[in-house]
Amino acid sequence: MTQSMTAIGPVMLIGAGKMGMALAQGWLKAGLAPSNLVLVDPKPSEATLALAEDYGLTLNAEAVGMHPNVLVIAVKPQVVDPVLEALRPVVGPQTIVLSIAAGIGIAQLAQGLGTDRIVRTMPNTPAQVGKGMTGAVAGPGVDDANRRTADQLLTAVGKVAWFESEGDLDALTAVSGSGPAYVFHFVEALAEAGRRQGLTDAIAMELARQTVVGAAALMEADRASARTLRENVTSPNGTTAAALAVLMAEPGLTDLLERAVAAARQRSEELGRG
Ligand SMILES: NC(=O)C1=CN([C@@H]2O[C@H](COP(=O)(O)OP(=O)(O)OC[C@H]3O[C@@H](n4cnc5c(N)ncnc54)[C@H](O)[C@@H]3O)[C@@H](O)[C@H]2O)C=CC1
Ligand SMILES: O=C(O)[C@@H]1CCC=N1
Repeated sequence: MTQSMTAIGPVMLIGAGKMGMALAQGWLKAGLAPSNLVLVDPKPSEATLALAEDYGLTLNAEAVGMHPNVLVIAVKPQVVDPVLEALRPVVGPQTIVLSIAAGIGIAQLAQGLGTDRIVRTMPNTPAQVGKGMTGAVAGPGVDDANRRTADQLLTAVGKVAWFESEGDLDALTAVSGSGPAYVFHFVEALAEAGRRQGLTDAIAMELARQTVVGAAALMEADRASARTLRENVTSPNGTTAAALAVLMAEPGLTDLLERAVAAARQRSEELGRG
């Protein structure tokens, strides 16, 4: 992994916020040379300043005139247009653009930056620890070598699924892009349920948190289906069966998630319309 990351060359990250930082940290852990990573953010957080300090990264260098091999667009969708306009001079003939902005289509990115070499992606925050799930669609100007470079960066921080259609990316955004938040909310809800059974705040949160950490690790170690893993916990007529009868009664968790995911997809499509 280390060798292939060094071959990528200069990467310029525009927007070192929560997701930009997750990627930057993931890439550095995966072996991207700190000298090959430039961060651009007008309002760097404490965490961004600390990362730049720890690794000796270039932060807010005069961007114009630099032609990075990879230009990563990681600002909020609402500010993408002026950012693209300002970045036009930064794009060189070899520059591959990798955007993570939710809902922003390849055509809009290409028009703003004046290049067709665009890869639209949707990662998620577990990328920070190398366990990301990213969806990607390559624009018309992306050749095989560009695609391999994008794939290298994305696989350095987790799994990658390539799609032909940008519509699939809106669906993926709603499932895995936003998905970690659903899981964290599940932990909050399970802890609250524990508190309502009389457990202290600290213990309830510890139990809920470690249950999700443990279940995720088990799912990773054991390739059995989620259904089989669920059934392994569920003794006939036991406690789990009693709880699942509540969660799976219609309308149950599946229906709730269907509505949540549909709302997220709709929002992703709206963000693309500006
Ligand atoms: N947070 C997440 O889980 C995920 C976010 N995304 C996408 O990543 C993008 C960033 O989202 P977050 O990191 O959550 O937001 P954020 O608000 O944490 O980060 C955005 C960063 O952009 C910076 N910024 C604003 N104007 C800028 C400019 N002109 N030049 C450079 N930097 C500028 C801000 O100072 C901020 O640090 C969004 O487009 C979002 O759709 C994609 C996948 C997952
Ligand atoms: O909430 C958002 O819009 C971004 C995209 C996926 C996760 N966070």
